[in-house]
Amino acid sequence: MIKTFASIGSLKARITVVVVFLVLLAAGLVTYVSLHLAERQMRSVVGDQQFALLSSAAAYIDEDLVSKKSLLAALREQLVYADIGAPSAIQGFLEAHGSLRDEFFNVIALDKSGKLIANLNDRRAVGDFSKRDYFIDTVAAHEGLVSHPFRSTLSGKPVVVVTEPVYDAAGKLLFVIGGAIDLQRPRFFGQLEALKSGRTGYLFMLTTTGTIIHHPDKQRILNNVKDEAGGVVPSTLAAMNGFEGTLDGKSKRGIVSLITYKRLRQTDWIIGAVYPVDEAFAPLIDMRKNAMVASAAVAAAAGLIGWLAILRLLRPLGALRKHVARIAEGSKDIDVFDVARKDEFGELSRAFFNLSQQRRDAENNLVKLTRTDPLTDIHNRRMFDEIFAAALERARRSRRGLGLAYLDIDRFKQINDTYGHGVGDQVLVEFAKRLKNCVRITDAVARLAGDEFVVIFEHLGSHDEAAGLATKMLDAIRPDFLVGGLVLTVTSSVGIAVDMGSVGAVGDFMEEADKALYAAKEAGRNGYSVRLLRTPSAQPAGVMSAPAVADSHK
Ligand SMILES: Nc1nc2c(ncn2[C@@H]2O[C@H](COP(=O)(O)OP(=O)(O)OP(=O)(O)O)[C@@H](O)[C@H]2O)c(=O)[nH]1
Repeated sequence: MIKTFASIGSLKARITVVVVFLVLLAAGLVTYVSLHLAERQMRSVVGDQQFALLSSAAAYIDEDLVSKKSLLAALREQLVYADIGAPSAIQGFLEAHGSLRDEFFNVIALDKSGKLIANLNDRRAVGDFSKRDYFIDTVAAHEGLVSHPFRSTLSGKPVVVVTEPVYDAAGKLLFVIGGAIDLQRPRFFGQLEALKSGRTGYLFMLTTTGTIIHHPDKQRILNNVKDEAGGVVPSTLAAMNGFEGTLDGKSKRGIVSLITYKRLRQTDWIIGAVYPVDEAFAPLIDMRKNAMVASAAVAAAAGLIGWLAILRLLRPLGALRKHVARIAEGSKDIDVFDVARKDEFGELSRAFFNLSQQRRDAENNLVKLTRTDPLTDIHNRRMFDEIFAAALERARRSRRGLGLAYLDIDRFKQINDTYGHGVGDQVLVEFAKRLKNCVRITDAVARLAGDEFVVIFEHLGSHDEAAGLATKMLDAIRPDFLVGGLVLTVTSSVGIAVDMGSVGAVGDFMEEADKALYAAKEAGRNGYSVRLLRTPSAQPAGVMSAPAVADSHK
């Protein structure tokens, strides 16, 4: 199945197709134009050559007719000189000059009334030729002529007759001598046949009125082209109207040919040459075939070279594609883009780099958004869940103590109600900040909701450390809060759940920390309470540590 251009998937293949097409087009165009010019030039050269040939053929026939006329004139001189006038004497004279047959098919003599008085070929023949045009014209013109072609009544052959009138000293017509030329006799046109061009080219002759005098198809001799089936071909019509030279045309048999015409000087005859175009331009046709093969070869070579060049030129594109794929699958960083390149691939790499960076920033922002509390910029509940699960796992493996502090600002609602929600927000921000600053960088601080915060303490050496941590946090909160131009005293209650055996679940921790916080609140707020999930000596979860509520900072 032939692929459409758009369905060719690869850019390389498309560019190669374009290159092949363009080279083919260019080679085809150059070939066409040069061959067209060559053909025009060749046409004019061949035309000139044909015309020159015909001119020499015409000159040959003219010369031949002149020599025939001269021969008859010489005959006349001899007849007059010898004073031969009696028919039998003329017959004898003709028969004595048998070499006349070299020039004429037959020689006759007609008396002044047109009656046959001598006949070289047949002395017994009789006939009246007074109505023959050539006799009437010769008598009228008082000089010899070349007749129109006609069929001889004596021989039945197509002939033309060359005449010569014979006068006595007083200028009285004695008789007319006529030399007949057999139009089918090869000798007269034999020389012409040698001049034909190409294998099937040929020469022909006709009168200006259209009577065929010579043609390779002997059947057509004496036919008038106007009467033939199909009528006169346009080029012949032009020649009959006076054209001399070469024309493109079709022969009677429909063969496209170069047809050249030339008029004779001695008669109103036209000599023509037909040169079939196929034969005239055979070298050019061969050249055209060779040029087509050469064009195809050049296009194929250009396609191959183009393909290799494209492969090389587009190599950075392949690298770029691989980089994008690897970055997408996460095995490479966006630094692999070659942003220093100066070409279009460099531009593309820079564009990809910027795009990837934007995407990475957007992803980071999204991740941050999903994991960070937007108000205080510390971890949110979701992040806390992840961090705490991981911390629990680590504690389990290392069998180190783990603590979860649950903090709730005391009477925060009052702050909101008294100073407004905006001030409340600022208190939350300041609270988170202080909390974060007072614990280790490895201790995770998160806001669960409202005024509830948690802190995860890893690697606790003993449950006693919990009280110290709670005190540290309460100490950090104690100084006045300077928010919205106000000086506020903010306190917090802290509940801490500690597991030194590290076997508690997330829910256990939350529950115990919540209970501890509740206890701290119950004890009057601004204090802390610690609950152990499990003591080092495997104390059961939920057992209250001592002191159950510590408000040592009060
Ligand atoms: N400004 C502000 N207030 C919030 C936010 N989220 C929750 N709150 C308010 O925080 C208050 C929390 O009050 P509670 O913890 O229930 O009670 P409390 O007033 O702190 O009293 P105790 O906890 O018993 O000491 C509620 O009034 C909430 O509307 C917040 O993002 N910003």
